Amino acid sequence: MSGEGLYIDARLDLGGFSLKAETGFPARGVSAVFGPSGAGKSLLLRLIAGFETPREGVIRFGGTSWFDSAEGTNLPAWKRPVGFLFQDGRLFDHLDVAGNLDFARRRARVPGVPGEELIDALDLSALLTRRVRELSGGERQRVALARTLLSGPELLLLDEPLSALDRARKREILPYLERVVAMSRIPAIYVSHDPAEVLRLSHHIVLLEGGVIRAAGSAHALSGELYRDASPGERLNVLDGYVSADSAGEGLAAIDTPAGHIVAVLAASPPPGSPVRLLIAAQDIAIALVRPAGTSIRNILPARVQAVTENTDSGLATVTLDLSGTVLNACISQSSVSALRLGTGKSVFALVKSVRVEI
Ligand SMILES: Nc1ncnc2c1ncn2[C@@H]1O[C@H](COP(=O)(O)OP(=O)(O)OP(=O)(O)O)[C@@H](O)[C@H]1O
Repeated sequence: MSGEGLYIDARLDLGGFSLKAETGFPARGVSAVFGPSGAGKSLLLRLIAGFETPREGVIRFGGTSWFDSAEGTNLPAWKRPVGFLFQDGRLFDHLDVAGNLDFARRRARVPGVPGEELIDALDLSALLTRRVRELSGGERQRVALARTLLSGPELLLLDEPLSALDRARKREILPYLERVVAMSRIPAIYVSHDPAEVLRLSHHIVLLEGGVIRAAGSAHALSGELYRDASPGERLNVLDGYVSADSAGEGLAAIDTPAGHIVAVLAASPPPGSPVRLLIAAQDIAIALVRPAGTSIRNILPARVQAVTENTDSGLATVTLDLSGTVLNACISQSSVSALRLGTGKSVFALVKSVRVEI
């Protein structure tokens, strides 16, 4: 990890707060830093960017030391090839959109993502002559993202770039963000305290709490952890798969996942082999002892009960299911657990009522 992606093992004391971070981030894709307010997420990004200096430790990227207290190395922020996207975008209000983009292009040490591609991918052509103060919040963040990428970064640091937007605007801008991050092939570290956003965007997750890294791993492995404060039914299961070569019919896609073949509604039809992420809420998985017939549910998968955890306050139970080695959590009532006599090792069918597809 330390030779390729970003590796950090650093301590920082600021006011009464102490951050102790030892973790790695892969050299590809989006990693998320997730944690409650005040956990130290922004400080972690600021350490990586060089806006804060650790008391001691090392920060290495692609095998190059950015900070090493033992060696006395401390690369200044402006020399680190980092693109930082802030919550408020921080555009120049006195320039129009084109002026903001030109500024970044001129200051780039190495050419960033080609401007025309970015303008296309972020739908900016109609905005180029607009003044920054005439833009909506979502438009500002699209311009800010383009500006960050034009500056030629090797690592993107995104500090809750969507937090100022309402849910509808977020939903609108997320696909842009996904598209340009994938297009640029620049690894990104994304700070958020929204579990759905994290599961949608990232493959690697770092959980930060009280200035300490509590866990790090794949989105699949940590999805349950992101929902510790949510009701059991709201928790999302993550399944990564590929669009299958089999046709599933009009408006539907067949997706091969490690848990089995899943059919989902998909407006766009990506070519076979395209990676997709499926998000399935625990309350959208029902359980049957025999394979039901004559049902509208398309996804009925054989499974084995791995564990049953009852939540006495809510009357609900989480049933952990093993589907060919992949774990999915279903949330059903405790009375159903009793009626079906569900227990560890029992063979059942998982009835997946609804699947959200993220491409
Ligand atoms: N410059 C500073 N001086 C003193 N304390 C600071 C400073 N910056 C941050 N802190 C403290 O460090 C802690 C972590 O702050 P940080 O901004 O990293 O949290 P966060 O996880 O990003 O939270 P949020 O999700 O609310 O943005 C907080 O208690 C904060 O008050």
